[in-house]
Amino acid sequence: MKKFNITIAGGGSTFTPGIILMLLDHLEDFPIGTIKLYDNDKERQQTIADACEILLNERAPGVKLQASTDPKTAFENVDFVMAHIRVGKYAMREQDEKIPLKHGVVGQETCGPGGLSYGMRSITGVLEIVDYMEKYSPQAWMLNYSNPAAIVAEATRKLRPNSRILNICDMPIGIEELMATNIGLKSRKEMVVKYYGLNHFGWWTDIRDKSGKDLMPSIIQHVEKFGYSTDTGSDMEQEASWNDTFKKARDVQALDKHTLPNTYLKYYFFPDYVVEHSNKDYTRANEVMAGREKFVFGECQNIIDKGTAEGTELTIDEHASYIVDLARAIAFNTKERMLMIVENKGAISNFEPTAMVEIPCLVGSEGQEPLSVGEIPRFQKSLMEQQVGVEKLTVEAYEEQSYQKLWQALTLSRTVPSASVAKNILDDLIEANKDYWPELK
Ligand SMILES: NC(=O)c1ccc[n+]([C@@H]2O[C@H](COP(=O)([O-])OP(=O)(O)OC[C@H]3O[C@@H](n4cnc5c(N)ncnc54)[C@H](O)[C@@H]3O)[C@@H](O)[C@H]2O)c1
Ligand SMILES: O=P(O)(O)OC[C@H]1O[C@H](O[C@H]2[C@H](O)[C@@H](O)[C@@H](O)O[C@@H]2CO)[C@H](O)[C@@H](O)[C@@H]1O
Ligand SMILES: [Mn+2]
Repeated sequence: MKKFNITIAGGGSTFTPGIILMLLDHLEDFPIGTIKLYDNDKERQQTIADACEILLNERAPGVKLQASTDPKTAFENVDFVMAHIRVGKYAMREQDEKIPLKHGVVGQETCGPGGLSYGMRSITGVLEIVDYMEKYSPQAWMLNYSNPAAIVAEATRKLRPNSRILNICDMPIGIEELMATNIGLKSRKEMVVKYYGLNHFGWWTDIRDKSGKDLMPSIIQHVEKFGYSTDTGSDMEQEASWNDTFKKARDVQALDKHTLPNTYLKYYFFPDYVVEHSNKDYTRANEVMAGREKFVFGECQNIIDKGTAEGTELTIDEHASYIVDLARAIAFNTKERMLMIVENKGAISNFEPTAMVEIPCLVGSEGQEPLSVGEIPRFQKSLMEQQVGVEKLTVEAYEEQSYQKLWQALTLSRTVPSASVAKNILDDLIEANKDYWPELK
């Protein structure tokens, strides 16, 4: 079988070791020749690379690892680019969360003003990676899960319309795993789902087992009592902030009793509750820096110091196996059904054709084939129209370097109470992002 070469863009990410371990776990069904790490922060990436090299030598000596900050070295002769960059790193995530909170508005990395701020930074970084891939490996596919995926996807649709880029998010996958556990299934893969929306803004409308049995009533019954919470204590659930989010899904679901919501809708339906329950001096960025970042870099340093990965607490990111499923679908034309972020083009028949929507697709060697969704109800359609407006205006603001359009985008967000609050937040965000955003006129 052909061995595939992969570039992980954002090699210094906290998710890189878990993804490498997950790739190693799938070598039989997805053989790998070389894994290349690419990052624009040499030092950060080096710690991850040195530890992963020791780990690979011990567990899969046939797989080569190369780490570089040089685009030619990193992007030539590869089949897939798996992109998970965070432009501005956690320092800027902290600003994205704390600046809106200072103005009494939701402070979140992908929703509301924080998401717009992160989007204005990510577009440049993601486009740069698409361009490197096309220059050095024009036949390759980019699997993008860099956030904010909604804005990144709209930017690549508009600014790189012919690129081989697939945008995907793991939140529906994470929620489906919880749903499956909650109704006694072994895996989300026992479920066939219908879902529509935008990224971090969608609803399940139908969930069945492989025999066609309707699973919605039992999942809804659980969500009406407990949200998506389980009592299994999964890694994510051990974190109080994620726990709150899973529980809050109960109130989010009450808005439409026939569907099941993405947890991120809480930021749009209950912004007052979210702000009340936020600590403006210690946000999710602080939790992640003190938790996941410290743990991953600490474990990598331990491996380097000991010269062995034996006994390491770094574990496979099982959950990230969707990335292998996606790469395999393209490599072997499996036509796997997956939720992808794609241009609508009539799939949702009563919705803007150029909107980037998250819907089921069949994925094969030609890329993604969206499945038809049909008409959606007024409540969801109206919410989505407003949010698509926010996302499109942000990309237009980036392209045209327009202060006015970014102010409009912020004002249109359901999370922002008025144009004057939007303006105050925008002025603070411009100051904080002066090293990253295009200059706004
Ligand atoms: N779509 C999803 O469902 C999903 C799930 C989890 C994480 N993510 C995303 O994955 C990304 C990584 O998350 P993390 O928490 O591990 O962040 P992280 O900060 O640990 O890692 C990101 C890396 O990207 C690098 N980087 C920044 N700008 C770059 C550029 N222009 N070129 C190359 N490298 C660059 C940074 O130096 C850093 O090493 C984020 O965008 C996050 O939102 C997405
Ligand atoms: O606050 P963070 O950095 O921990 O997470 C933000 C991300 O949340 C989602 O990804 C989750 C995923 O759903 C979960 O199952 C597990 O793998 O952890 C991921 C990250 O912790 C979301 O889909 C991403 O877009 C966010 O970046
Ligand atoms: Mn996501």
